[in-house]
Amino acid sequence: MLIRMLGVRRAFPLGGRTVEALRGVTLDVDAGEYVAVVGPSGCGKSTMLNVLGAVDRPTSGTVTVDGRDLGALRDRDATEFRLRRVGFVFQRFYLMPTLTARENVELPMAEARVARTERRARALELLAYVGLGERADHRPAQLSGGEQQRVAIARALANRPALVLADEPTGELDARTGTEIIDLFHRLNDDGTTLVVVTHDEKLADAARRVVHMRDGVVVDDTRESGVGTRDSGLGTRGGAVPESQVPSPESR
Ligand SMILES: Nc1ncnc2c1ncn2[C@@H]1O[C@H](COP(=O)(O)OP(=O)(O)OP(=O)(O)O)[C@@H](O)[C@H]1O
Repeated sequence: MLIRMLGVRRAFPLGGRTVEALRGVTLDVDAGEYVAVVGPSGCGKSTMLNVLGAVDRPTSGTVTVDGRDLGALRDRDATEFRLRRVGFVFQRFYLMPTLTARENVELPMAEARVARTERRARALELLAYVGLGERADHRPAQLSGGEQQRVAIARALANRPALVLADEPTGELDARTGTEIIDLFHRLNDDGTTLVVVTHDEKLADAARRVVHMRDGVVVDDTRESGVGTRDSGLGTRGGAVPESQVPSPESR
């Protein structure tokens, strides 16, 4: 089990009252799964993603990801967890405008103290993997929205996360470009990456192998694609981003 959420609540103080964004979420996700989280605006999807990525902590309940009890992590360990164990993809790509695509992909590896030659090689291979091998030296302003999102996805994979979390990854893109990102996520999952994707995009949700519906801070429906059992087998143990044959391991600390 890669993710285990048990009775997770998250309340925010707002003025004199409290907003309950999560009101008792219980959810298990295995390594290798591809989960879409859908539901009306304000139902708690982004809050759930933030809790899974150790960006936010539950008010009560437990969240275990990749063997760590996230509510109990010290701040320094939460930072390490975010850097090494999860990859984030956002609606707005948040690339550094002054850096090239390759340098953007290298950033999390530099932060994780991966040696320069190693991180350069891995960044180039990841860019090739997302179809941007020719664009490594381009800056974000020279790339289309879909290309920028692919750079952001390559960056999310840099430190071989156990889990990729995406919040409305097609929200800024037109339908055709959105489809390219949907196809890329599918390939990532085929290659062993566990994905949890929050989206209003029906096409993206349809492409996932499991759809979790939320409403008012709880999970109200959880549907798996039929035949997912066979597809899941064999993916669970890798927990890596892309096949080992394609991308070499970064030098460890
Ligand atoms: N930091 C915060 N302070 C106060 N209230 C918050 C905070 N973060 C979220 N909320 C509230 O918690 C509820 C759930 O918000 P959340 O962003 O998780 O919903 P969502 O399902 O992701 O919505 P959307 O689809 O519009 O992005 C909302 O009522 C929101 O206003």
